[in-house]
Amino acid sequence: MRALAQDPTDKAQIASARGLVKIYGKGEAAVRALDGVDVDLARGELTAIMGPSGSGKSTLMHCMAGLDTATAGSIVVDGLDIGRMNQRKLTSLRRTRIGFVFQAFNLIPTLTAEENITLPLDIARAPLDREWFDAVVDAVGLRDRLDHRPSELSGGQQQRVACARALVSRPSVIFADEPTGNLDSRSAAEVLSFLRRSVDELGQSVVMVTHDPTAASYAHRVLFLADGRLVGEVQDPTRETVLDALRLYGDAGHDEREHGHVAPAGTAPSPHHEPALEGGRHAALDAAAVAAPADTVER
Ligand SMILES: Nc1ncnc2c1ncn2[C@@H]1O[C@H](COP(=O)(O)OP(=O)(O)OP(=O)(O)O)[C@@H](O)[C@H]1O
Repeated sequence: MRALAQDPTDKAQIASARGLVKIYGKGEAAVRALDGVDVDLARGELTAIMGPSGSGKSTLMHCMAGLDTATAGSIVVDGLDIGRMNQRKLTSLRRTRIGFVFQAFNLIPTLTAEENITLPLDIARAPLDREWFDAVVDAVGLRDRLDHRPSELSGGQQQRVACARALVSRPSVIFADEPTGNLDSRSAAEVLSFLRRSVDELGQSVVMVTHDPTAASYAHRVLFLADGRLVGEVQDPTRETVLDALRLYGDAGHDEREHGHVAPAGTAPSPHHEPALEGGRHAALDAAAVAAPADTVER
C-alpha cells in the first residue's frame, strides 16, 4: 500500500481523511459505516473505490465531498479542513470546488443539453468561460447534441451531459457515485473514457465509486473497502488485477452479479434498476449540490 502522506494538506493530495468514523443511528441500531479510514486521494488522478455492498463506499465519498458529516476524524479537501466548516461553508465548498456525478443523471428534462451543462453557473450567476465550455463539450463529444433535450439523448449521452455539468465550473475534484450503474456497457465505456480524459487532458481529479471491475480498470488507482475499513489498493489496474483483488478483499459475489456492469448485492441485475430510496437520496444530494447558494469559500 502507498504510504500515507505526512501532511494531509500536501498539495499532491486533492482529498485526505484521517481516522474517519461514521456511525449511523444510536444504541443497538447503530451502524458503523466507516471504522477509522485513513486515505489520501491524489490530485490529477482517477481513483476508484470498490468493495462489497454496505462496505461504506458511498458513505466515504459523501463524507469526503461534504455531503454528510463524519462522526469522528478529519477531512481535508483541496487544502481546506472541511471538518471545521459550518453548513454554509460546506455548501459553498460543494458549489465552488466539487463536482458531482450520480448514478441517476438528474438532468432537467425541459432544458437542452447546453442549458443543463451551464445550469450550475447560471444558478451561481457566475460567468461562463466559453473556451473552457468548448474544451469540455469537445472532450465529452457532445458538440452536435447541445440543442437536444435529455429525452432525445441516449443514457450514455445523458451521463456525459451530467459529467460536463460537473466539470464546467472547474471544480477541484469530481466525485462520481456509480456513474455507469444505469448504463449498458457501450455507454459506460463512453462515460468512463471521458472521465479518464478529463484527468489526462483537462487536469481534473476524479474519485469514483463502482462495483464494476471494467469501470475500475479506467482508474489510476483502485481502493478497496470492507466493513468500513480500507483493506487494500491496486495501482494501474487492469480488469484482471481488479478481479484478483476483489477475490482477495471479499466481494466474492461480483461475478454472479455482473451483467456488463455489476449491480449492488441485493438489487436486481437489470442495468436500469435503482432502489427507490437510493435514487431519491442521490437526486436530493445532487439537487443540493447544484442548487447551493453562490457564496465563496472562506479559508
Ligand atoms: N442514512 C443511513 N442510515 C443508516 N444506515 C446507513 C445510512 N446510509 C448507509 N447506511 C449503512 O451504512 C453502511 C454503509 O453503507 P454505504 O451506502 O456507504 O455502503 P456502500 O459500500 O456504498 O454500499 P452499496 O455498494 O450497496 O451502495 C451500510 O450498512 C448501510 O446500511
